[in-house]
Amino acid sequence: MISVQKALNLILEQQRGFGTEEVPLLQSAGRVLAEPVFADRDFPPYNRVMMDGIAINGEAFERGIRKFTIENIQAAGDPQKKLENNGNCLEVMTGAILPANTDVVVPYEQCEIAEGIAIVKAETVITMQNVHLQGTDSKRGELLLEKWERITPAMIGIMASVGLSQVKVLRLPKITICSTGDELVDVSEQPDAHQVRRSNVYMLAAALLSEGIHADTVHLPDDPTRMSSEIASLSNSNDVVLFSGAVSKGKFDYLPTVLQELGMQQAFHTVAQRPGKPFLFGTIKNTLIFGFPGNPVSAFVCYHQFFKQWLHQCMRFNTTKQFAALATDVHFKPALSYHLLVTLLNNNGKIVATPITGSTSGDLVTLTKAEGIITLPPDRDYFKEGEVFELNLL
Ligand SMILES: Nc1nc2c(c(=O)[nH]1)N[C@H]1C(S)=C(S)[C@@H](COP(=O)(O)OP(=O)(O)OC[C@H]3O[C@@H](n4cnc5c(N)ncnc54)[C@H](O)[C@@H]3O)O[C@H]1N2
Ligand code: MOO
Repeated sequence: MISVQKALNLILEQQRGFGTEEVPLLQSAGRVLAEPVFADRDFPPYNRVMMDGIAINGEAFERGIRKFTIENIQAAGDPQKKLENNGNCLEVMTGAILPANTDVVVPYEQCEIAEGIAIVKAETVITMQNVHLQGTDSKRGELLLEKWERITPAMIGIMASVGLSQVKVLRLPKITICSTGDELVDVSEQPDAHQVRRSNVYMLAAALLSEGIHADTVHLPDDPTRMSSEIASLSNSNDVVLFSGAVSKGKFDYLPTVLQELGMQQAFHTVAQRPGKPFLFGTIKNTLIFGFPGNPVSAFVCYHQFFKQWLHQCMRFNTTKQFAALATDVHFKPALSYHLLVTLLNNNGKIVATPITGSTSGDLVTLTKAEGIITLPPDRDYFKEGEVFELNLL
């Protein structure tokens, strides 16, 4: 049995890259950008009118002209027009290109307009007022987005502006989730008295979906021959295979033996933790094998405390560590790391974690309340209210 930290280190040592792929712009949200993005033109690409109003030539204003005959309208989307007579003006709309031979935009609120004439009431004007100058946001060729960033909606906006309809992103690992056990039936089936529905695969598949991964799922019966042939083929066609169940000491917990026979390099089997003690991890060739214990809370905790950290490391995520203070004293006697499911409160900017107690690792309902996981170290029995620990936000 090894410590949580040692187990995590052994998993993180198995850093992998899965290459890159191109996806349509919108599908890149939440993925990791694998190419730098440059401005394909100046931003804004032209001197952009910023207020609805009139555009004049500032010199005319300096000469004392306040009454301007309206020559034309420059709407957003119109090709650039030109002010023909310096003493006249053009009406201009926000977003339009600034007309040639004009350099001042006076908003409608500072004009009186009647019968094709605009009278400017402003006492002073400044050259290029209310104009967003070409290239002031960024110049053509400038680096706008660095690679290896996780793509946010704001980044999607930038990529749309530079015309990236296909985006190069890090490829996600190909994953299959396997349930094991003859007591399990599918969600759509009516279980007999001695059966349960195979909820873990759906829980894990949903967790992977929130990472953008569409995992396959299969069910393996408690039959070592069938398990062996299925797993041999799954380990050839996946980057990761996640198992739930069949890793403890039962007569029908065949998974560890089958994996050994298939040549798995076992990194560990059993971790000094609760829940999730029978957790197993290894590799078959280049494929990672995570054997989560079958109890729903154990599978959930092992996913979040180990697998997710590994995935985020492979995806180069730079996550800021979070911490929380215990809301109550906690007593835990066994010499095991204790993964505590908690609810969270924000107390004047400080995160306070209340343990969810009185449940077993088979209690799925508990999980719906959990907002975070705190791992208490194995070398102490008592943890005081107010003590601060690292928090894994769910
Ligand atoms: N003699 C020992 N017995 C057990 C030990 C031990 O150290 N010595 N460890 C206990 C702990 S801790 C856990 S956790 C479980 C883990 O057992 P397995 O990983 O072998 O899991 P199973 O026995 O197959 O299933 C346990 C439990 O979970 C249910 N299950 C399994 N898969 C699913 C699924 N996909 N969806 C919903 N529920 C699932 C299964 O029906 C069982 O009730 O072992 C203890 N025993
Ligand atoms: O520790 Mo086991 O993981 O269910 O309770």
